[in-house]
Amino acid sequence: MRDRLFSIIYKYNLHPNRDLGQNFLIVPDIVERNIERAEVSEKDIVLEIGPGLGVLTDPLSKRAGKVYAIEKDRRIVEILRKEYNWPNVEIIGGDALKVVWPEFNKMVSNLPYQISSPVTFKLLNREFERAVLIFQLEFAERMVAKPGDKNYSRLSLMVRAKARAELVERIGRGAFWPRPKVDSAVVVLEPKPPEERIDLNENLVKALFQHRRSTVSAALKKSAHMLGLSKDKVKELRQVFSRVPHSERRVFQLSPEDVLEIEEFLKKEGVIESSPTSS
Ligand SMILES: C[S@@+](CC[C@H](N)C(=O)[O-])C[C@H]1O[C@@H](n2cnc3c(N)ncnc32)[C@H](O)[C@@H]1O
Repeated sequence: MRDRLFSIIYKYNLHPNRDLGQNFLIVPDIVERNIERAEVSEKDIVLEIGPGLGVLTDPLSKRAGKVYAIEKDRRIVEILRKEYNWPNVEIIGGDALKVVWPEFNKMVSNLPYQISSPVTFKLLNREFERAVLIFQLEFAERMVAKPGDKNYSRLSLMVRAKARAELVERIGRGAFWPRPKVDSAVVVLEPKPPEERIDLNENLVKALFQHRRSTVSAALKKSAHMLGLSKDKVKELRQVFSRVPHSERRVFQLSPEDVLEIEEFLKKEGVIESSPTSS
């Protein structure tokens, strides 16, 4: 795998593009472990975002029924098409945040870290069975943080509302070429059963977590403009914000169920309307 990677790099005189997060995995064991974790079999349709030079795509193609690989770098798309002859891989050239994702049931990727957040939110709004993803370590830690943890954030809450996330392995910088400036980690994501998933009002979650260390009532007062409320309206609603469920708790202590209670109260009081979900 390593030899193949470097022979392609020399052949095409490739200079990894840092802006596209091009840090290629060079440890075959990590690739194998992630494919095992995803329990990939020929029944699976796997989505990979950012195949790079194919270090993950190649073994995936040998196990999965079908692999869709979305790659933004046109030069890399060309190289992949020339160098590999995978019968069951469809390479989709384009930005993973813009192209329409195909149907898939598993996702396995070493993601470009600059799009980790939108990719995660997009994934959480899809039906899938299991995702095994490599993220920047701090991002992975935030994904799995529990209510009350010091790094519990909007991301932690939104992940917890829809899925079970587990950080299963930390990866040092030496596992990639070129060596990145940050450590990484593998996260396994499994959607919760539909009856346990919670759809939260995105604007409310954003408004609350704008002031994650404040109490709920203080955060609501400070971020009321994000809910489309004028200053006068906020003054009028002071009493309502004080009566809100969990009003004296800190925002970073709230579970998705707590936020849902707050949302339902605010709806009942006519402060917010529908429940826009994330894109
Ligand atoms: C961290 S590298 C991973 C490459 C390969 N999977 C590996 O592990 O060696 C990320 C890859 O994502 C591609 N990429 C960056 N931004 C992207 C985007 N918005 N959509 C699709 N691919 C993207 C990069 O060109 C690069 O090939």
